[in-house]
Amino acid sequence: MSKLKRFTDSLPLLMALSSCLRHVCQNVGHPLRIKQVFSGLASDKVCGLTTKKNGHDKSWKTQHRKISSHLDPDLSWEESLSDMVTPLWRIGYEEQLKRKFVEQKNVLQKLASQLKELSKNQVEITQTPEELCCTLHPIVPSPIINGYRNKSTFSVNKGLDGDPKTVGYYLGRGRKRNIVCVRGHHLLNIPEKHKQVAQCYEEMIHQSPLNSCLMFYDGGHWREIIVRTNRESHTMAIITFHPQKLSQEELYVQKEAVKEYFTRGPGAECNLTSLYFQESSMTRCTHEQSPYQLLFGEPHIYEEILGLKFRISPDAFFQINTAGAEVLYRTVQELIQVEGNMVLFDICCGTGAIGLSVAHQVSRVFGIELVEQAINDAKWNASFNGISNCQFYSGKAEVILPQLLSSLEEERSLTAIVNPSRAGLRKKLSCSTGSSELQADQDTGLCFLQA
Ligand SMILES: C[S@@+](CC[C@H](N)C(=O)[O-])C[C@H]1O[C@@H](n2cnc3c(N)ncnc32)[C@H](O)[C@@H]1O
Repeated sequence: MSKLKRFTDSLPLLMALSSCLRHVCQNVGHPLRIKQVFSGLASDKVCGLTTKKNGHDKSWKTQHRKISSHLDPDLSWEESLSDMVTPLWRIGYEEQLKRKFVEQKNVLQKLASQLKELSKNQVEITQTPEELCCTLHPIVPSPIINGYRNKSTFSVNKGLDGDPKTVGYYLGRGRKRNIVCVRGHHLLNIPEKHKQVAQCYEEMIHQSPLNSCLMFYDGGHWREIIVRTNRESHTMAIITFHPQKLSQEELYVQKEAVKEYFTRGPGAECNLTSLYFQESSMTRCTHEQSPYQLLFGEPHIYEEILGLKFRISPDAFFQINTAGAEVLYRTVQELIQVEGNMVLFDICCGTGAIGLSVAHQVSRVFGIELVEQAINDAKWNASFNGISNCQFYSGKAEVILPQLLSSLEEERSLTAIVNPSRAGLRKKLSCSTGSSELQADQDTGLCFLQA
């Protein structure tokens, strides 16, 4: 068994352990180099739905008490929400970076010792004096600290006062069916524009005779609103609406009312560049499952990163901290060790941002992405920016990557960059081409595999 094969056998563990890596580090082990790069952000939601048990609504007071019971009683709801969404908000940024560094060091120490144990010392792990399996670079700071998010998702549910049309973030424990919706006006990472759109949406649904959708089987309609902005303050909003049993005519009336509110009514102050409406009876629907319907405005939002222009569709992923993404991609450019004929796989490529930003350094880029709208964006982005050595494929990486690899010449130098969704690549991603093999599993960071 080759050294490479033995090393890749350990990758699922490596990926699982490294799921909380949010830093820049480097493994100089040969022949497979693994590098992790990420500057992650706290989750927006701690959620789950439903307030009904045995078919009866529990009184809001009882439920309210239950939600409070597992939160710190000395904290306000707003503070509890900040702790959930931005856990390090109480300390200065310098201190935050130090803490993250220490956290990553602990993860890498654990990773090195577990890799050793798992491989029964068969895997060659180059260790640093601090018993890390790779060099840990300092955390790369984000150029923007507050209001950096370019995308926010606001949910609708019962607020602190029991108002079922509160727009904000869920607080509480979804598993125990105890949640409350808390407005996010005070959150440090959310830009003012997003807060303004959320507030207008709340006012709009208050005016509506239709109920909010608290539970999927409860008959309500108004669900979350997603707000996306670019650095020029262009703003796209996407309203998710449960159609329940409304007819096409009734749906049309609702869509017209929403459009009127945001173009000529009080919502016009948000100055939206585009407004989408998605009928959705599931937690999340792709465009293919239920199309994003453009009610007015530009179909896409555009962003510039490292001199390249990116088109972003409503369904497509884009790094939520644009200035941070620029730093991240520049770091990727620095960390990629280009070897002449290098072929780069950008696995889970979204709108193709990573692959396109390093395309000039490598011979070819293959991007693979599940979401079709994102792949269409990636193709447009390559063409608009005059980049001709990138090809993008829509589908599951688990399926497409082996096909692509088998069509390549063996002597090529292959590098894969993986930045999967938070849930990670749950199924084993495994592919082989003669002498080289790549394998990856659960991870939320960004990982290079070079073979
Ligand atoms: C965190 S985003 C990263 C996007 C891009 N690499 C970037 O950094 O801008 C993860 C992407 O993986 C995609 N994805 C999730 N599971 C996938 C799979 N099994 N195969 C291909 N793409 C997947 C998601 O749709 C999402 O666009």
